[in-house]
Amino acid sequence: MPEFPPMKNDLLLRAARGEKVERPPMWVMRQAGRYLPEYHEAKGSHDFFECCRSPEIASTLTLQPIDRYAGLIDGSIIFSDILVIPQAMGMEVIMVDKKGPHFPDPLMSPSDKQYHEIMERDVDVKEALDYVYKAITMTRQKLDGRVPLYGFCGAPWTLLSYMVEGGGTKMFKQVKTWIFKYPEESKKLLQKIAELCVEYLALQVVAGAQIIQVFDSWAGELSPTSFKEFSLPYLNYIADHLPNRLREMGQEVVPMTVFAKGAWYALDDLCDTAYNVIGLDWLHSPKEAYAIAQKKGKVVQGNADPGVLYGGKEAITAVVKEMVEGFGGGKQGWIANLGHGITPFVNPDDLKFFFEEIHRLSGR
Ligand SMILES: Cc1c2[nH]c(c1CCC(=O)O)Cc1[nH]c(c(CCC(=O)O)c1C)Cc1[nH]c(c(CCC(=O)O)c1C)Cc1[nH]c(c(C)c1CCC(=O)O)C2
Repeated sequence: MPEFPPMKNDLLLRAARGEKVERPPMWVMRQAGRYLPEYHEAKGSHDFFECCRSPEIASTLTLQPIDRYAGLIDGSIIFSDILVIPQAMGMEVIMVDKKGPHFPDPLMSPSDKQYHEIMERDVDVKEALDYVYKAITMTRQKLDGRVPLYGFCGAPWTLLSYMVEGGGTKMFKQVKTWIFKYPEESKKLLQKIAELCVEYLALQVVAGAQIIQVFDSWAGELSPTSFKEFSLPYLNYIADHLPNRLREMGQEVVPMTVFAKGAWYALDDLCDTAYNVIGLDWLHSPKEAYAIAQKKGKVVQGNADPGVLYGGKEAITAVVKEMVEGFGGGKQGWIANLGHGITPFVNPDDLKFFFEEIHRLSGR
C-alpha cells in the first residue's frame, strides 16, 4: 500500500465525519474543467478519455484548481469520469466535443446478445481501471497533504441510463422503457453495476482516495416511487457494502457522500442511509434541508445554483448568505459547494469571490 505525506489541512474530512469545525470546508463539483484557461492549455489536443487514462495529465488537471485557489479550497476530486465503469464493462464510450459522451453501440434491449454478454462477463475493475488508481496515487503524492482527495463513481441508476440511452437525453425514452417494461432485467443489471461500484470505490481508497462520492446525476428523472425501486436500493447496496469491503482489505473506512440530483423528495430516505454526507442541489432550501439532516445526524454538502456564478458579486453574496445562515452558521454539518458542477464560461475570479464570501460570512 502506498505511503502518503501527512495532512496539512483535513478540515473537509473532519466536517464529513460530523465533527465541529472552525469554518466550513469548501470545494466545487467539476472544479477541474472547461471554465479554467489552464485546463484547455494542459488538455491541448488530447482526447478527454486519453486525459483520464494518463495519470500524469489527470493529476495535473486535478491540481489546477488546488493551485489557483490555494488557501481557499479544502478538497480535490480526481479527474476522471463516471463512464469509466461502462467502459470497464466492455462498452465503447467516446466524448464528442461540445456534445458530451456518446455510446456508438448502446444496450438495446434485454433480449439482445449484448445484455447477456454483459451480465455474464466477469468484469475485473482492478485491471480495467488500473489507470484511475495510478492517477489517484500520483495525485495524492503531488497534493502533499494540502487537501484531501475524493474518489467517485456514478450511481447504478445514472450509469444504466447512459448505457441504454447511449448518451445525454431529454426524453429518457430508452431507460424508461427498460425499467417499466423489463423491471427484473433492469434490476439484475443495476445490481451488477452496484457490485462493480463497491469494488471500484474500495480500490480507489486503497490507491489513496480519502473520501468518496456517488453521483446520481439523473435521480430527478424518477418519481418518488420509482426512485425507491430503481435507485435507492442500489445506492444503499454501495453504502452498506463498501465499509466491509474496506475492512476486508485492511483499509480504514472513509466518509461516504451521495449526491442524488433532483431527488429532493428523497431527502428523508437518503438521510436514513449509511452515507455520512448528503449532497444537495439548489432545489433545496438550505434551512429546511439542514433541519432534516441534523435530526438524522447527517452532514450536507451544497448547494448554490451554479448559475449564480454568472450573476456577479451581489448575487453571489446573497446566495452565500442564505447558505451560511441556513446551514447553521457553518461550524458543523456543512460542506460548502455548488448544487451541481460548475459550468463552462464562468469567470474563475467569480468562483474565487464565492469562496472568499463563504470565508467572510461564516466568520473568518
Ligand atoms: C453525469 C456525469 C458525467 N461525468 C460525471 C458526472 C457526474 C457529475 C455531474 O452530474 O455533472 C463526473 C465527473 N466528470 C468529470 C469529473 C472531474 C472531477 C471534477 O469534478 O473536477 C467528475 C466528477 C470531468 C469531466 N467530464 C466531462 C468534462 C468536459 C470534457 C471536455 O469537454 O473537456 C469534464 C471536465 C464530460 C462529461 N462527462 C459526463 C458528461 C455528461 C459530460 C459532458 C457534459 C459537459 O461537458 O459538462 C458524464
